Amino acid sequence: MIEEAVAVAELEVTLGGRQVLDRVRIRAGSGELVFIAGRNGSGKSTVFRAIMGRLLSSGGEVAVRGQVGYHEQTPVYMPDMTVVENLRSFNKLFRTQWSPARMDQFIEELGLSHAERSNASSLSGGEKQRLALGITLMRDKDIYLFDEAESAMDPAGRRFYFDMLKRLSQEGKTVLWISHHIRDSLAVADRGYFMHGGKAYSFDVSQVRSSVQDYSEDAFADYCEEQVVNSQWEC
Ligand SMILES: Nc1ncnc2c1ncn2[C@@H]1O[C@H](COP(=O)(O)OP(=O)(O)OP(=O)(O)O)[C@@H](O)[C@H]1O
Repeated sequence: MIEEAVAVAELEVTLGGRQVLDRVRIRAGSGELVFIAGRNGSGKSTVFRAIMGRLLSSGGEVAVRGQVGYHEQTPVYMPDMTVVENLRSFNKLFRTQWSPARMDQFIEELGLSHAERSNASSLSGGEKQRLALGITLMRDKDIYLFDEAESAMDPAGRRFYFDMLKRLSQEGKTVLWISHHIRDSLAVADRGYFMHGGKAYSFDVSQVRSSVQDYSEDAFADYCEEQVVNSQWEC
């Protein structure tokens, strides 16, 4: 039996003949903010797909208490509808039951008021991510998995996104996210994992915050790999 938490996973995944996840242990408690870092191809998205039961070849165990909202790397929205039509349609579909006034306020919070009558397919990359984020947030879930939801957003969009993660946690939601924005992620995370060599190494965020000098992605990955090689972190 794996230990109890809101979300716990012990994952074994082989894809295309390669073991992508090798007894990866991920744990997230109630209201916790958990950051998953790692270089391209290290298996971060695979962790989320395995948790969601999307991989036929995956083994191991997943124990989740509560409903999970999975925000995939590719933004999800209706391309032929405007921003407002998208949000109204999902409001109906999810039975969110927001009033028109609440919806207007939400569109403003998302930074999409200027584009609310634009077709979703014509939005910029960052705007599409804001819309997709809005759609995910309309569903009330206990646990959220965000896969690079803010990768194309500008600094204002990222501020909104990371503030929103904190708000979700204050509401008691458990949040796990994958991001290549190291500084922003370390600023809000309670706990971190670094994916390397098919394993997830758990790290103490406050200790990392006080040791890391250079928050560029490469320098951070170099720092993490040094900790792994020197057996400073557990997996
Ligand atoms: N269906 C598949 N068949 C074969 N290999 C796969 C499949 N899906 C993923 N992989 C491989 O698994 C590895 C991990 O992929 P994953 O998408 O989890 O990486 P990631 O850490 O999320 O990377 P990124 O930062 O680029 O998003 C990659 O080498 C990828 O090529």
